[in-house]
Amino acid sequence: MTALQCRDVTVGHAGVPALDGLSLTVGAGELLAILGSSGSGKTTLLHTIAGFIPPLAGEIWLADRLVAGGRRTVPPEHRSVGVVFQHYALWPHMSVLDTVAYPLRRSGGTRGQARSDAAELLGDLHIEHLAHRRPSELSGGEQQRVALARALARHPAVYLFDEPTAHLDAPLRGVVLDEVADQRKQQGTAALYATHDAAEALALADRVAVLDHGRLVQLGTPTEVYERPASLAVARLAGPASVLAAEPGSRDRTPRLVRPDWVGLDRASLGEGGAWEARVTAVAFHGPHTDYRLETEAGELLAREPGPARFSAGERVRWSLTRSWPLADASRFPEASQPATDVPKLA
Ligand SMILES: Nc1ncnc2c1ncn2[C@@H]1O[C@H](COP(=O)(O)OP(=O)(O)OP(=O)(O)O)[C@@H](O)[C@H]1O
Repeated sequence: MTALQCRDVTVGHAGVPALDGLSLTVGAGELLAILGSSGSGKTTLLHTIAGFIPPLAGEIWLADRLVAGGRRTVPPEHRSVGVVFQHYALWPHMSVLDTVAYPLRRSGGTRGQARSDAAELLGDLHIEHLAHRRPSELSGGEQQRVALARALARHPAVYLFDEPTAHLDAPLRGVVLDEVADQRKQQGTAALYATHDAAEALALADRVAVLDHGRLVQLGTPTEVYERPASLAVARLAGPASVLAAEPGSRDRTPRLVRPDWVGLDRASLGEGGAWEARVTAVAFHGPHTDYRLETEAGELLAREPGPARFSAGERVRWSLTRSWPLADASRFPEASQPATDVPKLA
């Protein structure tokens, strides 16, 4: 059973294409993450599915109902979608409790029941204390959680989330992500979840659709997208990436993607372990793990180990690879050998 289908959807903003012949399907109960950098078309896609933007071409189906395409355009309020967008669009005159109770009442609940269910949802999202405030009295993150509660209260056929954790700090992010996961488990509702945060997409999604300049460039499970990206651009979007000119010791000259967790490190002084030598050029301790920048003969490499730092900058280490992945298109980008990382270079 299919919850949502986009068939060859093309959308333009003032004549400039923002989505280009995009096709994808979301199964019943599936969470599909839309991963893409800023401007890749994530919001445009969600707005088109919600009915705020008409497609120039193509069709959108919600379950077995055509909602956009041909001559048909079903208005947003008649599409069974629950939206949580970056701009939360809360009703300024309504209290938080009434905002969340409203969709519950519209779906047939009594006033008392709707308010009590709404209060429970607010509790789940840790905002019960805000029940009687209006949107103008809330922070950005609080407004975002109210918008999420309102969408969850609608019990729609499909959720559309556009970076719903963008204004939240790490612990609140966890609360919101847990709530999204719980609600979906209970209701079995399909969801599209747009984000530029690879970690979030990989952790939450059943499958990940990667957008680049309005085109779908890869669709796969989180593991496929992380371990076997279709291009250098996808490799970089899906997580920390180093690109070696070639795998050391191999005749194959295809550039290789190396994720930091694919690198094993040993002390050079022990003269054993890893196959090749490198120099540590920078170290960044992140709490649960430590990242190292390495200068190797095949290029710069990022390595990650659990726990505190075992090596210091300047030290020589031996390293080995548990795996690597060929990235043929990386040879066209000389800058690919610079790992995208938050481990600062030393002067
Ligand atoms: N109202 C608009 N008018 C003109 N161009 C627009 C409009 N909205 C978006 N665009 C353009 O369409 C493209 C896709 O934008 P979109 O907002 O869908 O990207 P996004 O992936 O959601 O980005 P972000 O992560 O920054 O929100 C961009 O090039 C953007 O500049």
